[in-house]
Amino acid sequence: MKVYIVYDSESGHTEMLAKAIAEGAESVKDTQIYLKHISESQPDELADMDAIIWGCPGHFGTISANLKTSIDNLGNLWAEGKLINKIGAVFCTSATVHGGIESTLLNLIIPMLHQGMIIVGLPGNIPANALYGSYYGVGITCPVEINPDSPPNMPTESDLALGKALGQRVAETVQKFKA
Ligand SMILES: Cc1cc2nc3c(=O)[nH]c(=O)nc-3n(C[C@H](O)[C@H](O)[C@H](O)COP(=O)(O)O)c2cc1C
Repeated sequence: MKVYIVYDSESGHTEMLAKAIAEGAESVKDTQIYLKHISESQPDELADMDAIIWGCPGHFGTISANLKTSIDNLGNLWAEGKLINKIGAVFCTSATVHGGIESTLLNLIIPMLHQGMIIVGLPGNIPANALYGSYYGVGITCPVEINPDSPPNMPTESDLALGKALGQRVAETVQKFKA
């Protein structure tokens, strides 16, 4: 099973979450992970995958431009139906709780649906998600540091647990889908 995780990240928050998702997916037997920063990703690589996971920082409440540009380069794959029935999931980070996490996740899901993909989110019965309610994927808030000399606020262990849960769920879904 091949799981392709592609992410945009300017200062490492989304990248850290991407790595946790990769770890979760990798915990499922026979899963190969392709973890790529958007600058290393080629559209044609997607056609060969079983699952595709997109992640980015929320920029003004929506998909960051780098990832959106790459999504907009998938017209040929759409025309040929190459991504139909692939499992899809999404994640993002933002600096604020109400600054567009849900809109960013939902905006990431829309092009997946156009491609005919099957979306996997996170249900509330996953312990890490019981209070969090990250049903659309994983969206993590890393607040801006009040003191510029403070160490950066990166995703916490419980944030990363949500990422691992999403990665694992995607890989397990592929496993069931292919059985
Ligand atoms: C151009 C720009 C727009 C942003 N817009 C938002 C926003 O609308 N809401 C928010 O909460 N954070 C916003 N942020 C903050 C980032 O989403 C946040 O710092 C994110 O965790 C950065 O992830 P990265 O380190 O992977 O790039 C914005 C940052 C930039 C650079």
